[in-house]
Amino acid sequence: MYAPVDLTRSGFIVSPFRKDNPAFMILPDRIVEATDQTTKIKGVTTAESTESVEEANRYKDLVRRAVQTIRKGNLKKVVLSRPMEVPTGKSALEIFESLLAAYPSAFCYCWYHPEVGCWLGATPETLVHFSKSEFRTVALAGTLKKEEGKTPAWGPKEKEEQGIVTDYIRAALSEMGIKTETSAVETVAAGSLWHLKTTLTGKVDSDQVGEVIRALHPTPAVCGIPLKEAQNFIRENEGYARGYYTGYLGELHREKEGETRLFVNLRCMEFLGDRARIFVGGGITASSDEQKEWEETRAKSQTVLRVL
Ligand SMILES: C=C(O[C@@H]1C=C(C(=O)O)C=C[C@H]1O)C(=O)O
Repeated sequence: MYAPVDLTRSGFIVSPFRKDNPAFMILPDRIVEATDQTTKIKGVTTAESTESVEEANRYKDLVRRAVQTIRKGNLKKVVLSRPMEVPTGKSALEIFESLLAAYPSAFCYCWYHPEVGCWLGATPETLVHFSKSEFRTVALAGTLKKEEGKTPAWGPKEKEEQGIVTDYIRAALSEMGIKTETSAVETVAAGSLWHLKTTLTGKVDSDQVGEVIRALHPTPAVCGIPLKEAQNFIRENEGYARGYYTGYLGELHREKEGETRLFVNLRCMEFLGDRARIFVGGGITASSDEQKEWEETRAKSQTVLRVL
């Protein structure tokens, strides 16, 4: 266990999924604002990765166990994930440039910490944005492969898993006495995927920022419901440590405008020099199909594989 980061400070915060990895702040020496998008798309390919039958079977077996647990007990939803190691001939900076070029509407980042390593990502998911007394958060869940010119055919499984996230966030904030307004459910594109999203907005006092962040992480978009049961299932069954994947990161109390913009750390990788360890997962409910869940993680891996 590590000492928690003081959420009233200003800087770039990186927080892990679980408290057994350190959360830390990166304090800027200088902030440079880019005024135009000069990055050129280079090195973006359609990636193919071969994964072993054993890995597919292992993951499908994990999904099957989660579905069985959900059907017979308290657990309603759990987000399962897996790491994937892939070789790369690019430097971290080259990968970062490709992420920026390929995903202009995602939050793209690259950081290095001497004791933790180097991570990169292009996440489509906001944890929470605060601006003056207003905040905005999202419930993003449910995944389909994007098909140009088509309307997504959302099924009950995706609608249910997204609804669980919305209800959870609304209830967690309401318990703190915070009222929220919830938008209609919409489809959003993220790379080659579609997700379902609702936006929740409300007002908070500036001294509640830390409390709201703590109430929101981890939401059932990356962990599950009930929270404790999902955390236990993940710890006992997932078989690896997520580290910073499904944690959150971003600017906390940006001095100029007092803004905080935090993102859920998804579609990300740990850069290991000649290879990258990428992380992919998805929400499991009582009606999950193991083959579809496996394919969903394959589809999500494309976001990052394309730039390696
Ligand atoms: C866990 C991931 O994504 C999360 C899970 C989703 C799902 O279950 O459909 C969708 C978006 C994210 O909230 C991931 O990308 O690895």
